[in-house]
Amino acid sequence: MLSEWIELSLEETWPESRSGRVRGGTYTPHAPGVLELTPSECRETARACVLSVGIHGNETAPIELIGQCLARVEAGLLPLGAPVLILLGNLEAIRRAERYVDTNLNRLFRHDLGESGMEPDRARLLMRAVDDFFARHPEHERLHYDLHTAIRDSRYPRFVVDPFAETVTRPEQWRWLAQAGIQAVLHQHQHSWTFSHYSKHYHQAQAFTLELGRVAPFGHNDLAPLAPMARLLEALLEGREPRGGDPARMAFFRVSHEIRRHSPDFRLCFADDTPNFSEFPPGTRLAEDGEAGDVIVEETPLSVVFPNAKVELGARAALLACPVPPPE
Ligand SMILES: O=C(O)CCC(=O)N[C@@H](CCC(=O)O)C(=O)O
Ligand SMILES: [Zn+2]
Repeated sequence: MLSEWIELSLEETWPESRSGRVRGGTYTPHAPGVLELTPSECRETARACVLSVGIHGNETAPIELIGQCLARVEAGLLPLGAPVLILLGNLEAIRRAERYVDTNLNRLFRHDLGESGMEPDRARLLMRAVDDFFARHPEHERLHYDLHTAIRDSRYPRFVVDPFAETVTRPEQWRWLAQAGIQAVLHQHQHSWTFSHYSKHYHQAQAFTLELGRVAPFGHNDLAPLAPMARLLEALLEGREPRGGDPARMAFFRVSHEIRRHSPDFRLCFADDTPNFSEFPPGTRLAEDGEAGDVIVEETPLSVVFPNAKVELGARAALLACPVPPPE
């Protein structure tokens, strides 16, 4: 039954009250796409883990990865040893295989959210699920991995965005991520109101947005390069201390500024298939934005991440980043 949770949540046929037993604990569905795994006994090394997928509906590899983990839990191959909250983000967008329906869910995770509509309502439900989960498990360090895939190719196919917040990232996170096959880290320079930012900013969690390759439809993902990431998720579910690797294997960048789209005439001046982290030298015109003017690289070369000219007016159309040394 547990291994069918994703499918049944999308069909909205999962019986809400249906909880059950698995090796080492129980599972409880709290709402459509909200599932809590509770161990009978927590290991000392357990974190309270939030694992979210499908915040963008067309990013299917992370959903398949979590599906594999749940199948292993159900088969008794992963004895539960930590409290884990599993979240399916934008259910309607997943059904439609689209990034979002009305607006980008991953910009709505803020306490003062005033908007109404499907995505704002879903953001409120997900925020409440995270608040309640962390409140139920105050004795554990908090962790949130929000799993995505990127629209385009990347010089580093697997990378994380480290949200801007006061909480300091613990050194073991870099070791775990390196061992899990992450190739680059992008430190954010300002509040971004994404889901991982929510848990870091409001709950002092260790939290990241993980980009795990490129967007593809269900059944067309190559999960082989994600095997080391699967091992990290399995360790977290079992409450074991994950294995660590060498953070020096990863490239580190910091966002220096972002390009926002102001006018309907906005266009990016480089090819659509330019990979993430492509570097542009000083003097390069990166964007034209009607009356708002052009964006030109100044003295330092800049690497472009998440360029997307088709975002809503006022939204982020690209991040511009510089390399930085690895954390001490
Ligand atoms: O490939 C793209 O252009 C977008 C991929 C994506 O959805 N990225 C996340 C990053 C969130 C963050 O900045 O932490 C997003 O744009 O929401
Ligand atoms: Zn995404």
